[in-house]
Amino acid sequence: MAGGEGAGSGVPECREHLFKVLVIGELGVGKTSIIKRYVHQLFSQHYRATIGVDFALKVINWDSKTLVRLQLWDIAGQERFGNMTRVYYKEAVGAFVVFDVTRGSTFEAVSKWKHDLDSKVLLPNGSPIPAVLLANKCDQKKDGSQNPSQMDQFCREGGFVGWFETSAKDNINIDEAARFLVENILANYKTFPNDENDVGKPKLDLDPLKAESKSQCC
Ligand SMILES: Nc1nc2c(ncn2[C@@H]2O[C@H](COP(=O)(O)OP(=O)(O)OP(=O)(O)O)[C@@H](O)[C@H]2O)c(=O)[nH]1
Ligand SMILES: [Mg+2]
Repeated sequence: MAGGEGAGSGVPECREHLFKVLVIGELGVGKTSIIKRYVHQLFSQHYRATIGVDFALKVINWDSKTLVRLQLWDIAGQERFGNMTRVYYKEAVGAFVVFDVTRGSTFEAVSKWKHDLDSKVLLPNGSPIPAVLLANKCDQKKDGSQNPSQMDQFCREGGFVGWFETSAKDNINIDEAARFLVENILANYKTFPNDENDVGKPKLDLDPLKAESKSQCC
């Protein structure tokens, strides 16, 4: 599967990854809107709460030899107290934890979501899956942006690999945040290059997604 020329064929080998990524956070913070913006370049002011879980797939031509399929799991905010998160989180290799910059209570809940995540899913080596914090609806923030040093410290202490101010409405930083998360996931992938611990091959059997990781990319 490694890059380079295929044995004797003269055809460059491509690498294809399927990564399951969770999008979690309180009700109404903009999880569905972020995914819709990222995958479909759409935004709607209308709020319709997600029930249970929803799915979306984003295909990224990472580089000339690498195709990344991001399977985005949009977990309803109301699931925080539900028992289903254990099932939903299974075999995820990365996460976005989202809060709404205009509602302080959603930031306060971030740590609970992160603890819930870390208690239910881990990488093959037992460390937490990379999680990126998203301060969403930054287009609405009236009294300036997040304090960067405070946010950096919060991320260090809370075990986040990084944070971004985002707006699904104005399409701010969503591609950048996704790219950053994928970089972190790929870094873990390099740590587990053998098949047994290959985080790039989640053993998913999802209907209706039925996403597969086949080697026929680019
Ligand atoms: N101004 C602004 N509004 C946003 C943004 N993102 C989402 N919204 C609005 O916030 C509301 C909730 O957005 P959703 O994406 O449905 O929130 P959610 O996190 O999926 O909510 P649940 O499914 O209930 O957990 C909707 O009215 C969106 O239009 C943003 O970046 N800026
Ligand atoms: Mg939703």
